[in-house]
Amino acid sequence: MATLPVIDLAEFSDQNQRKNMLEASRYWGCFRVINHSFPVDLQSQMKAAVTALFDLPADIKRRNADANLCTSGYVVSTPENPLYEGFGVYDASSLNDVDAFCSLLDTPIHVRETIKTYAQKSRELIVDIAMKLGEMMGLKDQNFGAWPCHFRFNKYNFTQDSVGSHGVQIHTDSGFLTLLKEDECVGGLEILDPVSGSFIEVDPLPGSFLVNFGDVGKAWSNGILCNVKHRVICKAAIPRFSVALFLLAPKDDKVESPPALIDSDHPRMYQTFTYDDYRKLRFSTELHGGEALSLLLM
Ligand SMILES: O=C(O)CCC(=O)C(=O)O
Ligand SMILES: [Fe+2]
Repeated sequence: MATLPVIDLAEFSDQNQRKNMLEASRYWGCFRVINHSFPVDLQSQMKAAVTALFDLPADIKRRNADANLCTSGYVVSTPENPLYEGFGVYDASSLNDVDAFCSLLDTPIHVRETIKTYAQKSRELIVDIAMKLGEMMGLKDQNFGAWPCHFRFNKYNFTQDSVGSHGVQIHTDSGFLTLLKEDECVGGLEILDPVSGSFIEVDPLPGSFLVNFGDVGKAWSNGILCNVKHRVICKAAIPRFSVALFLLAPKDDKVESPPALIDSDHPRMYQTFTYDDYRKLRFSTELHGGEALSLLLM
């Protein structure tokens, strides 16, 4: 069975690591990173912080209201994803926004500090990975640091009866790039092999992060990067937690391939669109697996 490439960021000057990252981004739309700069302790502290948030009474959790389609605040099980529960924070690149989220939920000071530090460090890591990719694609001056981020904490209320059911349905992420911290104790994430058309299980690797591209990644790169389809399946009767940071789209919200990625052999594939409009399109068409992009082809 095919396995997901693992990229060693400490060895990134090595040509093989660079080549593997670009190839994985094109083929899978996904790879794992190890030996990154993210503090290991912070990963376990964050799991404890997120667990504490989900343990709050329902009326407090609902204070994380859904401000708009982009942020999707607190979500409790839906008919499509009955085992799922999640919090959303927008814009995670603003410490004020993260602070406001914590204030709404009356989080204790140590939980607040963990969430803020995690937001900051994971944003640094996702921007660093985006810059590395940009450089490999010949776009050294692209400033991903200004792009807004959405932060999401996921809980899957898995029970014995739910083994084999979906924790979250097949989807692509709508933004550019996602940094995912899976539950290190409970597997269940599966990604689509675009050539064989079958899903492969992605087992957690302690200390690592999963990185994947979404629909903006595919459109912005003029079809070079793959927007990976993925899902979560319940494998065991243990609650599963994950934390995702989504680097969404350019600061002005306009998604358009840079001229350097367009030539006569690779004509522009997609109309220019705004991320906000694209989210609305995905929502109204209920096309959550990247299919909505085909409505924007030139
Ligand atoms: O929980 C996971 O492992 C995946 C979460 C996910 O796909 C998402 O938040 O978009
Ligand atoms: Fe996802």
